[in-house]
Amino acid sequence: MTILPLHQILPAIHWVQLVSDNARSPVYAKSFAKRPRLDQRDSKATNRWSSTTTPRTKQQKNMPTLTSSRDEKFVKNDWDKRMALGAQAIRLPVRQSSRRDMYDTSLLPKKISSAPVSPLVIPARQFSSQRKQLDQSQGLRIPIRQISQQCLLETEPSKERKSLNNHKKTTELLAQVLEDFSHMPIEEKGTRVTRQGGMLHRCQHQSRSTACDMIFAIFLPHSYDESSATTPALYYLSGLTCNDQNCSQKAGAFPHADAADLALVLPDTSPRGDGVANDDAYDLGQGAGFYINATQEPWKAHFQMESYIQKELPVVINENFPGINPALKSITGHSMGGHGALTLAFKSKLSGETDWKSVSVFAPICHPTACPWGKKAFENYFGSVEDGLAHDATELLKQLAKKSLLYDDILIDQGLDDEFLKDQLCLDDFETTATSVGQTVTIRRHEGMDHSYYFIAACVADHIDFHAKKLKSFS
Ligand SMILES: N[C@@H](CCC(=O)N[C@@H](CS)C(=O)NCC(=O)O)C(=O)O
Repeated sequence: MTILPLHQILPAIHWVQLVSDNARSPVYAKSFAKRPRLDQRDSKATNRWSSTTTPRTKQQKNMPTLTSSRDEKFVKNDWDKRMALGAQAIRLPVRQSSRRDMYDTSLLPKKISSAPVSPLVIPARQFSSQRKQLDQSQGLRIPIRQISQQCLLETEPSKERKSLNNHKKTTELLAQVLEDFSHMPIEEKGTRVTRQGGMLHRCQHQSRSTACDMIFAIFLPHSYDESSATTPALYYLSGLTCNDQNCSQKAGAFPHADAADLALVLPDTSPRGDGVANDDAYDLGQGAGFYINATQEPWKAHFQMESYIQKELPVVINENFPGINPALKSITGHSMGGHGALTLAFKSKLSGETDWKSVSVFAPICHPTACPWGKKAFENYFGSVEDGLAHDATELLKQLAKKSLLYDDILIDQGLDDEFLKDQLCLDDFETTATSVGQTVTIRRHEGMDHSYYFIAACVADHIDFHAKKLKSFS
């Protein structure tokens, strides 16, 4: 599977329109100019893909398209007019409620609901002649900015309702939110990966946390239906040297996830690109983000993987895959990704911010402040090992216990022939702490198994079942 740059994928009109939209937004214009060339990240990129040759999946069918050059002109002129009047439009996660034209605005950031002029939520995805008529009768026309499964949130100066000054304030607020929450559209190309019809999409988007383009993959089970936000998602964090493809190609997880009606989200392990700091060693820099927010030069500009996984990626997923239930997500990971899964799950409980319903791990780095991989990472990313204590699963577990926030169970698989077990993973330290603080852990130690994806493939079905059961109990 290849990833194509946006301009090779979207029909020309969308590209032209997107660029012109972005050019009008100082925020976008600035970040867009820095956008790294995507083909530097995937040497196999081709431009063979087009919307006509791609199998149309259930979730692609309803996407709005511009059907004629007349439409194009209408959209462009209309948009120009709106922008000249000072209108601002941004994309935000907006969940459709049961009635077709009602949108649940509770997902909008608080800043927006307190805006002096209430924003209009326009279902861009459901553009249709009926919809167009409805909106025209209300004196509103829909500017379609791009194909996407998103909504436009828009304000425009209104003669009778509010003063232009109020509108300006709202516009400023929207620009701020745009900076905080909005994303460039992702590009997606689906590949059928299960016999039942489960689809793998490899997506690329401009990340605000890591200030570079990020790639992730998402597996959607055949039961996925974009018209109802019901599918739970399991995030899988990979280990050192990996990207999204190690799991998708070697873990054999998709048939199991399909049978369990579970989506799998497979993020990258670090920011990447020419402008991103790196190191020759495999355990530092690109491919070794450790799922933390670095505070030290030269790392801090891009190595913000904690924010990316904890906050930004779930928003990107919800914006673009409306059939995923944003409230039902769990986390797992391997090795460095096991450290990521444990620490992000624990930190989210402690902060009350993101809610990972369950956590499991494969051969995790359990006590990074006590092992060479972790010490090296924390010295570089934070300036000292001590500063890494707040990012150490064994340490965090003690805090979790003090606040009575323990998980009901954590599933851990570990190969006993894993070359990293003794010096790097420190499973016994974690187990001892778990026992002393009362955290239930199901630890399964496997004779003869190593650190590889053979081991993951042998255990992955149980992890999927573990999470599917937990997630079901919350739905
Ligand atoms: N010896 C390995 C160390 C890195 C390693 O073992 N990475 C694990 C995660 S910590 C992995 O999953 N590697 C990729 C794979 O097996 O596909 C190397 O130099 O690449």
